[in-house]
Amino acid sequence: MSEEPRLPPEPIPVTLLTGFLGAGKTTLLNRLLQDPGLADTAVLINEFGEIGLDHLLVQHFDDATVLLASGCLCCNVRGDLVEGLEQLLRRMDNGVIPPFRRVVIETTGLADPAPILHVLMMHPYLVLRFRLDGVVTLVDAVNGVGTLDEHPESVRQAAISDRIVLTKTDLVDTPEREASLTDLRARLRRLAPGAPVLDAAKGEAVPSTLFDAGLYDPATKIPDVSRWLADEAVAEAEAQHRAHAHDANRHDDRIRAFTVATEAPVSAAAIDMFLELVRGTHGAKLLRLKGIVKLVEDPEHPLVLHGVQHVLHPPSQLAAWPDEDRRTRLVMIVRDVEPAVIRRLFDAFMGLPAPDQPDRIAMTDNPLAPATMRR
Ligand SMILES: Nc1nc2c(ncn2[C@@H]2O[C@H](COP(=O)(O)OP(=O)(O)OP(=O)(O)O)[C@@H](O)[C@H]2O)c(=O)[nH]1
Repeated sequence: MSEEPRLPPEPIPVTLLTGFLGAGKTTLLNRLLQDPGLADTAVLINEFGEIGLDHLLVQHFDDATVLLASGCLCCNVRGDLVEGLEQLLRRMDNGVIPPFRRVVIETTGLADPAPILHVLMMHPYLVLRFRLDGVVTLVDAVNGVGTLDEHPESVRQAAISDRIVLTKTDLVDTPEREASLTDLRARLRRLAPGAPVLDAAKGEAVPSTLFDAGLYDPATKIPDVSRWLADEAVAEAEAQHRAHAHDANRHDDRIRAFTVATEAPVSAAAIDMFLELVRGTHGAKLLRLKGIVKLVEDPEHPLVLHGVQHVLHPPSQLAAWPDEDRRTRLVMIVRDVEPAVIRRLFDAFMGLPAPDQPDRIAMTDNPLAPATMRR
């Protein structure tokens, strides 16, 4: 009797819940966990400080909740997060807890989400069992403007988010607070033009709006590139940015979201070298990159790119183009980098002619180019 081949389990989506100290992460998490749709959710809570308290506030505390208590996730990230995720898998695989279909990681308010995302994108075993669904960033509607001004980490948290949730809008009850909230909304739109901004107090932050932020439309299981890339919203924000004066010392003004695109198919080598150069030169300044690429070698199966800082998710290919737009499109969020610099590089590598600019051959044949770039 032939046995059915055992398919590997579907990777479980992981959502990162971030936001500055006191933004309302635990409050929102508690509310979400009461939703019957999230009954099979496992939770990882990162506590900062010797004595963790947050977990005492999480009402749904059971074996499907793992506490990472040894410090800030972004500092002790590898050991703790990996151990926490493995613990959840062990408990599930051994039948200690029922199978869970989703994981939410609540970070401390001070965490830089990038190293956490790196684990989810790069760990050799965990990437087979988990996939990053999205980053949800909570922003306090009353204190948000001050926090963005004072704390660069809060700006980074907003910039790399897939969804932004405004909390405490119920406390916006004076003209000053209303004006501050209007300013805050405008700043968040500039920082993360592709991320919908939801109002928690109005009940907009429900599971169906917060989760399933990945490439695949959860209802149809078909990739929805325009929703995922949000390249149109980014291009619009970029045009608005150009139309206004900016202060290079303000945290938000140092962050730029922009798109590059081309109709013509690009070779795998050219896109590879372009990414290598951008990552090599701008590394940590490249906060996030998402993209879809039409390859010369295989134009019918677009390549999907997803990166956080210098770490690029192993690229995957789609079975087909999901809609009429078959251009190569990359969306990037950078800090302290002028988009024009990256755009020029992109044009050179994609063979898009520009007067007075070196082309790809000139760059890759150059003995002064980084070793990885030389042909
Ligand atoms: N009025 C109002 N208060 C809120 C709202 N969300 C959270 N709070 C309050 O804000 C305080 C901080 O909320 P938490 O949920 O503990 O915030 P947190 O982001 O988990 O905090 P840390 O773990 O310290 O970073 C608590 O007193 C909450 O009751 C909201 O939408 N409206």
